[in-house]
Amino acid sequence: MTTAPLNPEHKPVLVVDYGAQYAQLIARRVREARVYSEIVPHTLSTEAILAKNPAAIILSGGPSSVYADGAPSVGADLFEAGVPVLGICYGFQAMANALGGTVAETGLREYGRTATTFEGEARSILAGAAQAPTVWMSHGDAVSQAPEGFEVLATTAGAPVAAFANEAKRLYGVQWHPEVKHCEYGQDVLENFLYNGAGLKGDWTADNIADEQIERIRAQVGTGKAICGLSGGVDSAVAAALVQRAIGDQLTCVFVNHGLLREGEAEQVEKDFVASTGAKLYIADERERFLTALDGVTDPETKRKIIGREFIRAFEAAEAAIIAEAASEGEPVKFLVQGTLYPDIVESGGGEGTSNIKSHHNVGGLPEDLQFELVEPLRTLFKDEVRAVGRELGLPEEIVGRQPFPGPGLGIRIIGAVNEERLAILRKADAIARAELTAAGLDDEVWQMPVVLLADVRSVGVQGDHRTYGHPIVLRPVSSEDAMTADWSHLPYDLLSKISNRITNEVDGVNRVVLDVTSKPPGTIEWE
Ligand SMILES: Nc1ncnc2c1ncn2[C@@H]1O[C@H](COP(=O)(O)OP(=O)(O)OP(=O)(O)O)[C@@H](O)[C@H]1O
Ligand SMILES: O=c1[nH]c(=O)c2[nH+]cn([C@@H]3O[C@H](COP(=O)(O)O)[C@@H](O)[C@H]3O)c2[nH]1
Ligand SMILES: NC(=O)CC[C@H](N)C(=O)O
Ligand SMILES: [Mg+2]
Repeated sequence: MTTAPLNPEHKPVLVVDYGAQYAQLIARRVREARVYSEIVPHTLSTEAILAKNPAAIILSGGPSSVYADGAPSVGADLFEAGVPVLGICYGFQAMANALGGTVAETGLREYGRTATTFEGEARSILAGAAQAPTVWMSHGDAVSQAPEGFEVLATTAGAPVAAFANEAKRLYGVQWHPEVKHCEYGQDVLENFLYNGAGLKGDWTADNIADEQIERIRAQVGTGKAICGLSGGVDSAVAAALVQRAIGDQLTCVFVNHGLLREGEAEQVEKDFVASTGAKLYIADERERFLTALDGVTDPETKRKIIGREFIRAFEAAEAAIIAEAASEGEPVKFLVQGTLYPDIVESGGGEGTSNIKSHHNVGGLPEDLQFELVEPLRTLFKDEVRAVGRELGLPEEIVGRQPFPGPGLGIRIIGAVNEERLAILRKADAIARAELTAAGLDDEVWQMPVVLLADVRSVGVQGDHRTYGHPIVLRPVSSEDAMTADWSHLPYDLLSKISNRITNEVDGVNRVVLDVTSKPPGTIEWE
């Protein structure tokens, strides 16, 4: 991550990540308060943090103990810069420690729901709470003495100082986790901090995100030509709509048929997208390119890198064809628009200090010799925010409400090498599963339902008195808010039976259907 602001029109509220499970959640809650927020790693120096010109800073929780060797610390100078700060859990302890308070291992660990007691009236970040809230805790250490100049606002059985404030310096902290939904009065604590403590206005909304992005795209692209990778999914549809508003027919959309698509997908993109936006669409048939490059490859990261690279090669070929067709009036295309979202960047290890979970084809999978300048108007947003922007732009519900489908497509849903025969099996099984989900009226209940072919696994079956030795299909229905965390969807048993029956009856080569009952974490949504 660079130190340049991602979104210069709004000074960010920076969430400094101390390795918390919930750093993403803090940023989301701040955005729900209509205040722009970004996450930065704790390895950034105070100077680098301040160089981002933050409107306020939130220090996240984390697994360390402040007094352990090598524990991440926060420089006392951060609290002298006049920027309002809220410490949460570890961030609260680190703040107390840096400012001369005392942090101790009390031996009184508190996990989950915990009762608080006010010290006097509810004040400061707790102002407006009619009674002391039941909060959500997850800690073993506690602040036993607040730093000089700080008032104690609340206590709990295991935290002699559970919340504190220094109003004059606009410094605040809570031992609990106001960002989790189970925490009573949690969003209010965050909003008290943002609106009253830091004096911010909640003016970061879907319509001004759209207006600002349109302005920024105009400034970046000028009179240049751009192509947009269009997949039929939500993100690229919204990105394309924004860019089209900004630069009109300087934009040509390119849909790549990489042979890893689901049944009927190519036709649907053409129909839906062009109908709803009227944008120019170029369809590139690149099935052979991708399948040749993927021949015999089984390692998931290698597949992802190959797909990322071949996408770019396909866009280059499309560019040449578009120039030849004079759609760009002979001028080379300098810009590539992608519907990259914040979670794509985080999962690809794009944040300093975040580990690479998987290389999303459009981020970690990009080749080094990329010729295009990227235009990614959604790169600071989460999916639900993108949907809000799409609705604001007037895109139809069939597009903005659509379930996500990953760019690498069925290529990362065949566990094992990818080839035509396996793709045909998976496509058929997937079409049945999707049709039955739709027929049951449950499309809106699930976030998405990957259907996965375990191509290198076989098991014995009996069909029509014959022994079979076929492949298993895995159903992976999940519910999620933003794909960062997910739970498996508890689909009705009769629907699961129907899907299983139909797949084993209708798809040659498959004799078993299994259900994935893993949340994320520990499993990711896709199997590769
Ligand atoms: N078949 C494709 N042709 C052209 N571009 C693609 C294709 N598949 C993916 N992309 C590009 O990669 C980006 C990331 O893909 P991703 O699947 O995350 O987003 P999406 O397809 O737009 O939305 P969704 O998450 O709803 O599927 C897309 O926004 C698009 O720019
Ligand atoms: O465009 C994409 N390119 C990719 O390389 C990619 N990998 C995962 N996904 C989608 O991202 C969400 C989170 O998926 P995971 O839990 O598997 O990481 C889910 O919605 C996945 O379908 C991708 N989308
Ligand atoms: N969730 C947290 O931030 C925990 C902070 C610290 N590790 C503790 O146990 O108290
Ligand atoms: Mg997609």
